[in-house]
Amino acid sequence: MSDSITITRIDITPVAFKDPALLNAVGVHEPYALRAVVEVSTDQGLTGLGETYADEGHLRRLRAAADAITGTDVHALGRMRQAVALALGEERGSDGHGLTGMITTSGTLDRVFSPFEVACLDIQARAAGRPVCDLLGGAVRDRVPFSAYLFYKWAGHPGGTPDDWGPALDPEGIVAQARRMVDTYGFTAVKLKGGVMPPRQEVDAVLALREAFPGVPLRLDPNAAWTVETSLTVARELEGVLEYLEDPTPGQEGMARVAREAAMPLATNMCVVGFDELPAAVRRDAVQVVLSDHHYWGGLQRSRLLAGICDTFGMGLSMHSNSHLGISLAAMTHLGAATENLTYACDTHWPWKDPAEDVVAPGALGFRDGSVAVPAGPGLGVELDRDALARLHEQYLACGLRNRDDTGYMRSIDPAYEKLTPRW
Ligand SMILES: O=C([O-])C(=O)C[C@H](O)[C@@H](O)C(=O)[O-]
Ligand SMILES: [Mg+2]
Repeated sequence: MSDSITITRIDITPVAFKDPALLNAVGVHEPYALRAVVEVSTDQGLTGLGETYADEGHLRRLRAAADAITGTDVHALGRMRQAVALALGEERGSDGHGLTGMITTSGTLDRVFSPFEVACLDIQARAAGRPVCDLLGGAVRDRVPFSAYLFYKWAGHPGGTPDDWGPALDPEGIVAQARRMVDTYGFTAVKLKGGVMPPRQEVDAVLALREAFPGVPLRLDPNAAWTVETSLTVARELEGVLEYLEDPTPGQEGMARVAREAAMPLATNMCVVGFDELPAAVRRDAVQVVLSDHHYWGGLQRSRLLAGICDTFGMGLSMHSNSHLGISLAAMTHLGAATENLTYACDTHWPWKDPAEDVVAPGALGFRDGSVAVPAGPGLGVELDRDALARLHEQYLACGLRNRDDTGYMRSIDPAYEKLTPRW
């Protein structure tokens, strides 16, 4: 029987990193993306890392959870989750990323618990001298494929210097962006974030991608910006072109209506974002692919549970992302490696990050042929770069942003902007 490994201290550090002016259905990304780095220290000298959202309410809940689990053995994840639930009570809270669905009490618990679970698995795996994926059943693949994640975007933030990606506001711009992503990272699947331009223009952009990248799986995600009727029109126009259509319309009822007639599978990270939403989705056949995301499905182990449920009910499984740093990429890669039915290339915002800005030492994570090799070291396989953490924390303090607010930022630029779901 091995000794216990007791949590003695938890540090939660909010950081900010530069983010281009990426457009989506609710506005535009602000000049900085916010994340929180969770570092769990133990009496054995082992430390573990987690990464999560950094909106103010979430930070407050993270700190309450950290207090509740300090003193616990890192192996006692079930008890830890109970302690976090008790500390949060009935509190509900959005993570502020703005595009996922209903926020329930259990959803809040899953979002808050996740980075601690990841950090504790990092410690458990380090203690065992094994990679985290070995605690999740073991790798079934050595490399995890990711997809290019294209955005309509402005040349730069208003009043700022243009970034080196240039603008992407029409099919030519989108194809050029895809070309750079594919050439740089070797991606073998391509997703376009839609819900920004009128649907006809987004269909044209996808058709231009199809012509430029024959045979490459394509996805379009308008984040519920369309009515059922518009969704069906787009689905007809893109029949045989998309591998899946992601969240065309709001709500499970609307998705089910689209799913009955659309030729391609429908995917979601909006109308099924927690376990309590799965039974109705299955009954209605509202979605054929669920995008997992360990940041809000309660960590890596509960994401494996989601994978099992998808498998049982014949649903596909893909992976969602938000703007993220290297700790998250490492965790996503371990999960992707250990999840047999994660057969779609995972989303990642990685290419949108300045490569010089990360909290992990460079080297452990690299893209080749659109995929990331499972980090070899024990645990997550990434090490915290303390200087970089301090720099990005300073940037957080200086940037003034405390919550993600794509709509508010858009309104500061275009006061007439309205958030409409659906818009078309
Ligand atoms: O698949 C999705 O819905 C996302 O990736 C949500 C994100 O918030 C994305 O829209 C973004 O970063 O603007
Ligand atoms: Mg989505």
